[in-house]
Amino acid sequence: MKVAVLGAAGGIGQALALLLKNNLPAGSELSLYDIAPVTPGVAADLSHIPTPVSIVGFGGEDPTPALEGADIVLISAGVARKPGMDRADLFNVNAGIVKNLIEKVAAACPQACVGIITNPVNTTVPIAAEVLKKAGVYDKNKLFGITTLDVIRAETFVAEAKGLDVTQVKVPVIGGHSGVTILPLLSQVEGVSFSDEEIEKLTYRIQNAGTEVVEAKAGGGSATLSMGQAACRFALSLVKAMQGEANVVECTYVDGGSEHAQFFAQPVLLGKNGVEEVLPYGAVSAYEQAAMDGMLETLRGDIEKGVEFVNQ
Ligand SMILES: NC(=O)C1=CN([C@@H]2O[C@H](COP(=O)(O)OP(=O)(O)OC[C@H]3O[C@@H](n4cnc5c(N)ncnc54)[C@H](O)[C@@H]3O)[C@@H](O)[C@H]2O)C=CC1
Ligand SMILES: O=C([O-])CC(=O)C(=O)O
Repeated sequence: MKVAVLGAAGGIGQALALLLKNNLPAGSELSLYDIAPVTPGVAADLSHIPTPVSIVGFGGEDPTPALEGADIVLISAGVARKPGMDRADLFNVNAGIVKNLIEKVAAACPQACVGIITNPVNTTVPIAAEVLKKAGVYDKNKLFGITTLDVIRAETFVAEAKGLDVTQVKVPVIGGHSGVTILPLLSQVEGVSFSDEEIEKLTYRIQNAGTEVVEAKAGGGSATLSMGQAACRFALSLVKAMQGEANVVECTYVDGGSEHAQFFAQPVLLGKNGVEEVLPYGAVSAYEQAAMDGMLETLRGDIEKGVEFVNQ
């Protein structure tokens, strides 16, 4: 299994590369690419860790050598937020970066599963889909927006608030990946009940947790370490499923035939070829239904912006 990380010299990329070097199955190949010339050095550094995962790194303008033969491509290339910005403010720079990188993916490894981390995810994933369509290689089962950070935050915050064992807490998070489009389904957390006030507070915190980190880093970027962990969790789930393990489910933002929007995050059964089945997200509370109704216009607008960017 070959996994390529694009944006590998960045805050997320380096954390993710470290985690993958230590956790991919024996015999895996890890391939790092970033426009920054330090990237072969990041790979050299990681190559001294004694794990049965080989690693190479490429810098410069062309990701093609990193992409050849890749089964999974994870993209965190782009700029991150500073205080006062929202994720949509990253569109002007990151839309073009994702478009260019996906054009290279389409040429070098059109069969690969692609996981997009670069913000605004609600829009960069539709951009990737349109580029792949134009190249005639789009497979909706192989394109994912990585929303796992919302899930691990929800698990952490719920466990903290209710005194639960964090390793046992499961919280589906559906919709998209920004502000109101992030919808944690707290009504589905097993073995616990919440007051209305707790639901409001937790939902707000999960939706704004990215901003919490951006403000705490005070101009030094956004979440990198927790995102590295989240992307590693998603990537390892995908690797397991692609290698034949059954019942691997993650919430992820996919082109999955949702009644709500062309792209929608919800639980997905992963398999040998990416999405095996988009699973129903189940019953929602009146609070969650109202939040869903209130977010769909934003989500659909974010998606439309991506489609228009490629087809303008
Ligand atoms: N999906 C999610 O839940 C999350 C997404 N993000 C997003 O991930 C992205 C990366 O964040 P960080 O790693 O913190 O940023 P960073 O600035 O630390 O790293 C970005 C890397 O991308 C590289 N890069 C820029 N243009 C490139 C190109 N054309 N080709 C290859 N590499 C290129 C830079 O050289 C840099 O090393 C941001 O857009 C951020 O908003 C961040 C946190 C969570
Ligand atoms: O908030 C940001 O800009 C980065 C991000 O997506 C997150 O931390 O969820």
